[in-house]
Amino acid sequence: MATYTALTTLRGREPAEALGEALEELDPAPTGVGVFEIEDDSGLWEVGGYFDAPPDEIGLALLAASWGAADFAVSEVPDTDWVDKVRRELTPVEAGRFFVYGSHDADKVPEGAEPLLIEAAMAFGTGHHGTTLGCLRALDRLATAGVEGQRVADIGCGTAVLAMAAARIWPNPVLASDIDAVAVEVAEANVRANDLEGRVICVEATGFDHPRLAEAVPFDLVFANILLAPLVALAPDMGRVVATGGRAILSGILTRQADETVAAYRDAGFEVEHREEIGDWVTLTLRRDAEASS
Ligand SMILES: C[S@@+](CC[C@H](N)C(=O)[O-])C[C@H]1O[C@@H](n2cnc3c(N)ncnc32)[C@H](O)[C@@H]1O
Repeated sequence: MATYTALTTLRGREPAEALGEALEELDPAPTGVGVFEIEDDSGLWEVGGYFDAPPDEIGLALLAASWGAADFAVSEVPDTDWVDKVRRELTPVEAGRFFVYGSHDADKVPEGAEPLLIEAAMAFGTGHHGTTLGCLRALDRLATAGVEGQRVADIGCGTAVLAMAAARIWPNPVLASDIDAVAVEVAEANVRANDLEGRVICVEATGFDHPRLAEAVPFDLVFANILLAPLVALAPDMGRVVATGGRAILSGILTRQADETVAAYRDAGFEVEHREEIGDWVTLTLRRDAEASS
């Protein structure tokens, strides 16, 4: 089925939003409306609609005239498989020894790299975001330092990229959990695609609240690339489940939030071993050397 777009520009946010609302009243109605500021200090806004059928061009012209907007430019968007397009445009990511790639780049895996096949899907974790990249590099750094055979949990696993990376280098099964059922499905599909069945076990859970995680305590290494609030909420549990001498690799933290995170984890017995900033994001490797203070 073809898609049509109708786009115009006009000055000022309020008229732009009013025109967007008026677009919704057209027959046929748009399937979606967008209102965006044009970032060139011109004060112009772009207003547009997507349509499943040719839009009513007379109605569009009348709307444009009554809001003092330029005439709408209508065009037909060629049929595109958007999921396939996004997949093909996703370039591979190198993070230390790990090479994260989509199946369209299978021929590019460098010799000696640890391959992680991740298709773009409805879960976070293709390796492109600074937080995932930071966690992969932190894991690579530990392995390079000679850390071996860790018992690992990945809390907020998304695609399971971090859990699979750990399973590529250490022999123990890795537990991966996510609060989101769709992410768990995507994670399980990735585990199969990477031939890691039985090596990465995915469960739907909030934090450590799952029998599979509870019975596996203590962990030598826990990944948690989630945001500041859930990370801080998780700190007391981390102090309980991470073995003395074990580590937590935390990300999803903006650099200005690092101090608050470190303070919460210090109370749970952790000290900072390493930190890396990538863009606005910081990844912390924390080591638990003490019993929690409370
Ligand atoms: C930023 S993504 C990280 C995905 C992947 N681990 C990575 O590093 O790319 C965060 C994931 O954590 C999940 N999440 C958020 N809060 C959580 C919690 N309290 N317990 C478990 N999962 C959580 C989200 O559903 C999301 O899939």
